[in-house]
Amino acid sequence: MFTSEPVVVVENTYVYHKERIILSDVNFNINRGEFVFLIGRTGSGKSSLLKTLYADLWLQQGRAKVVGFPIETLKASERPFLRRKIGVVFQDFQLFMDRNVQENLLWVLEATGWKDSAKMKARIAEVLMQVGMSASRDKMPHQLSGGEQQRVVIARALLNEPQILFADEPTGNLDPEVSSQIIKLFHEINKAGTAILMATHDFDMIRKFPARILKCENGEVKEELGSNLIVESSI
Ligand SMILES: Nc1ncnc2c1ncn2[C@@H]1O[C@H](COP(=O)(O)OP(=O)(O)OP(=O)(O)O)[C@@H](O)[C@H]1O
Repeated sequence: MFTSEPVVVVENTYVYHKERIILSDVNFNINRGEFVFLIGRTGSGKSSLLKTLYADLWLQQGRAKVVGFPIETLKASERPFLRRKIGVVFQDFQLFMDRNVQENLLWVLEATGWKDSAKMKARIAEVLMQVGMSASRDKMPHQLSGGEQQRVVIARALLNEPQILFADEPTGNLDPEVSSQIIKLFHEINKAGTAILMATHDFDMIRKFPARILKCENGEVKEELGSNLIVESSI
């Protein structure tokens, strides 16, 4: 069924670590197919906000709806259903180092309820093709460069056709040229219809691939105008 409901709705949300408030009264929506950068100084709360949205940090106050799931009332037992509709990509690649690429991806499919082995292999082939890694299906992670490992992680995040990808500094460990290729890949994924919320410090990337920007600053999240960025490179 077609619906124009945003993929993320955040209303009067407070982001906490235990009793400590990290971000106050956060309000924003992300529409289907939108690309949004999340910027802010180290410690400003970017990761904490993302974690709250993918239900890794408890949403104690306020409301957030992510791909239709109300996060403030989501039970631990319901988390897997949310996680099947979203993808998460971190800075450190977090692949199983003792399994090859296909086995890494199979693990996710099995954990998310896929049963048919032929369908699983076909889906893995599709996502590896999408990220340009078809030839590496049988390689071990240590045989891949950092950029290639990150492509596999992105492929893994795409397996269940998420409506949104949450990416936390996905180019943080990569050199500038490889970072550019990875951001390009995120843009291709976005053009194919997946919304993206990406925390980054990488202002070169933001200049090269302009998009909407949310900024964490002084315990708040605000919309940022791209033209203000030039003076912000010290972040
Ligand atoms: N597990 C935790 N327990 C308690 N406090 C935490 C925890 N993780 C982060 N914090 C605190 O929350 C605040 C926000 O941290 P967060 O990691 O969200 O910021 P960030 O903007 O993502 O920073 P960076 O750019 O360095 O990744 C910081 O003051 C940090 O010390």
